[in-house]
Amino acid sequence: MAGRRGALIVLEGADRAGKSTQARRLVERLRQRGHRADGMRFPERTTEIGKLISSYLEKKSNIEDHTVHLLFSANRWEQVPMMKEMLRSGVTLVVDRYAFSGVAFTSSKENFSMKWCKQPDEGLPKPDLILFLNLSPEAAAARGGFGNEIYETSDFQVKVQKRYQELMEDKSLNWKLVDASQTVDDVLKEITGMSEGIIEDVKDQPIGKLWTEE
Ligand SMILES: Nc1ncnc2c1ncn2[C@@H]1O[C@H](COP(=O)(O)OP(=O)(O)OP(=O)(O)O)[C@@H](O)[C@H]1O
Ligand SMILES: Cc1cn([C@H]2C[C@H](O)[C@@H](COP(=O)(O)O)O2)c(=O)[nH]c1=O
Repeated sequence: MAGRRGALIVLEGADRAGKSTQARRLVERLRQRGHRADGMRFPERTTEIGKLISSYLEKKSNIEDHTVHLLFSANRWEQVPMMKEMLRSGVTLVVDRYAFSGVAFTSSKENFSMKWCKQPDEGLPKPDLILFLNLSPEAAAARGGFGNEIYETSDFQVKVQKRYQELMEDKSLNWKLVDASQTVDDVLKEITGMSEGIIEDVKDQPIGKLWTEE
């Protein structure tokens, strides 16, 4: 019989909700508790595609809206072989943003349907757990650093939040809503419990495919 696989855990939410803080701390906590765990983030800005995306986000270059959406997706696909290898070898992956960011952000632009936005990410490894860090746009704007990158305006973040609400209606995915206005330690405690539960639940299951009929 094949060995146990790791879980794919994704953190999502609007900008400044605390995803990176929690992703880092969740990996540390899981390791302290004896799990094999590693972190990833999207966009992965170090690859050639990631550098183009980063330059766009930092407002240093202008990329056409459809094109940048497809670049974000390609930036995920280029990591898929490594993700599958790690999951199959028993490592739990904690991922800071995934395809849901792609859909929520691009579909907040004029003339982009959610259906179109999902298509390039169909078939990606399906997350076992999606932790949605829920924070109001006002509270997010009050946190450090807001306003430096292209999507960091309150008006746009309000639209993004609405798109996430629509995405969370998909009951074929395991969304968990987390109150991100709690202290860093309280959020961590809550998501560690959920993560340990899912690691146990999926250890003998195959890796699923996102947004496909299975
Ligand atoms: N629970 C919390 N309470 C108060 N401040 C927090 C909390 N979590 C994170 N912060 C602070 O909020 C800011 C944004 O945190 P972080 O970078 O983790 O968010 P993020 O969701 O990854 O943001 P982005 O998507 O914009 O990169 C940081 O200054 C961080 O220290
Ligand atoms: C994965 C992904 C991200 N985005 C947006 C969301 C954020 O505004 C930035 C990334 O910022 P971070 O500080 O590195 O989290 O990019 C997007 O529009 N599409 C995507 O697929």
